Amino acid sequence: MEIIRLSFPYNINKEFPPLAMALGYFDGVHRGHRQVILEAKKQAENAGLHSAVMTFDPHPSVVLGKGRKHVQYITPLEEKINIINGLGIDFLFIVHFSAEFANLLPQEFIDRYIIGLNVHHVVAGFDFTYGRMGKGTMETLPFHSRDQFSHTVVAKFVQDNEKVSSTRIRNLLKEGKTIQLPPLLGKFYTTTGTVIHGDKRGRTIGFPTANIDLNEAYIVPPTGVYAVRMKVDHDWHDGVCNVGYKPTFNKEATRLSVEVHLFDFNREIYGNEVVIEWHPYLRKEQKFSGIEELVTQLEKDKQNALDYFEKNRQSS
Ligand SMILES: Cc1cc2nc3c(=O)[nH]c(=O)nc-3n(C[C@H](O)[C@H](O)[C@H](O)COP(=O)(O)O)c2cc1C
Ligand SMILES: Nc1ncnc2c1ncn2[C@@H]1O[C@H](COP(=O)(O)OP(=O)(O)OP(=O)(O)O)[C@@H](O)[C@H]1O
Repeated sequence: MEIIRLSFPYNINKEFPPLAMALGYFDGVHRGHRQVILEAKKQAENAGLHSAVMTFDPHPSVVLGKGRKHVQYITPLEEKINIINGLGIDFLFIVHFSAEFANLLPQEFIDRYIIGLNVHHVVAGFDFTYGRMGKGTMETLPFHSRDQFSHTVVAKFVQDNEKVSSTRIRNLLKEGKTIQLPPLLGKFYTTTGTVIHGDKRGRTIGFPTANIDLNEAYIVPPTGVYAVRMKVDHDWHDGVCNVGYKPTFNKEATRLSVEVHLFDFNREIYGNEVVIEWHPYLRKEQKFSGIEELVTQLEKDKQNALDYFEKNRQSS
C-alpha cells in the first residue's frame, strides 16, 4: 500500500491511476467502516480501478473542538494504517486536518481532493459529510461530481438496532464495557505500551506484574480490574490487569498505573513493547485493609479470568 500525506494546499506532481476511493475518518476501522472500505475495493476490482482510502489526521475535534489539543483514539494513526493495509488497499491518502482544510467549500474539496486525485468512483457511508460545516452530503455528491465520477452509498451497518460508530465504541470503552466491543469493532480492543519498572512489590506477594506505560494516543479503559491477554514478542499470554492507583498502598491518587499479571510467565521484559488485548471488566479497584486481603482477592480475580478464558476457548 502506498501512503500519500496531503495538507492544504497540497502540492504533488504525481499522477495517480484511476481510483475507487473510500472516504471517512475511520477511527477504530470498525465493522461499519470495513463495509465502506471493502466496497471501494470491490468497486475497484469490478471496474479495473485501483483501490484507495482517504482519511484525516488529527481528529477534527482537535481543530474544530473546544481547544482540545490531545485526542485519544480507538486506533491511533499507525494502527489505522496497519489495519487498512491488511484489507488490501492500494493507496492511502492521509489528509492533514487543519482549520484551512476544514474551511474548504464542498465543491472545492471535491475539485481538489477527489477529481484532482483522479478518483473515478467514490464510496462513503450514508451519513458522510464534506466541506465547510459538513454542508456536502451524499445527496449533494452527484451535483458536486461534475459528472467526473460515480459513487456508492453504503447503508447503515447496525448492531442491536443501533448504528455501529466510533462514538458508540468510545462511549462503551469509557464505561469499561470492553466485552461489548468485539461485535462492533470486529475484534477485541487493543492498546500498545512499554514495560517499565514498578515498585517491585508484586513479586513479594506472589503476583509479579509487568507495569505498562501505555501509548498515550490510545483511549485508556477506566480504573478497575480486567481479564486481558498480552502479546510479548510474538506470543499471547492470558492474565489479569489492574488500571488504577493502588489505594491499598498509596494515600493519594498520583500517577495512573496499568499493571498486568500473566499466568504462565516469569521472564524479565523491561523495555519490551507489548500489546494488551482487553477482555471483560471484572471489578472495581478497592482499598484493602492489608496485603492478605488483597492477595485473597487477587486469587479470586485470577480464577475468574482463568474461568473466562477456559469457557471461551471451549466455545471458539
Ligand atoms: C489483578 C490485579 C488487581 C489489583 N487490584 C488492586 C486493588 O483492588 N487495590 C489495590 O490497592 N491494588 C490492586 N492491585 C495492585 C497491587 O497492589 C499491586 O500489584 C502490588 O502492589 C504490586 O505493585 P508493583 O508492581 O508496583 O510493585 C491489583 C493488581 C492486580 C495485578
Ligand atoms: N455503521 C456504519 N454503516 C455504514 N457506513 C458507516 C458506518 N459508520 C461509519 N460509516 C461510514 O464510514 C465512513 C467513516 O465514518 P466516520 O469516520 O465518520 O465514522 P463513524 O463511525 O460514523 O464516526 P463518528 O461516531 O465519529 O461519527 C463514512 O463514510 C461513514 O459514513
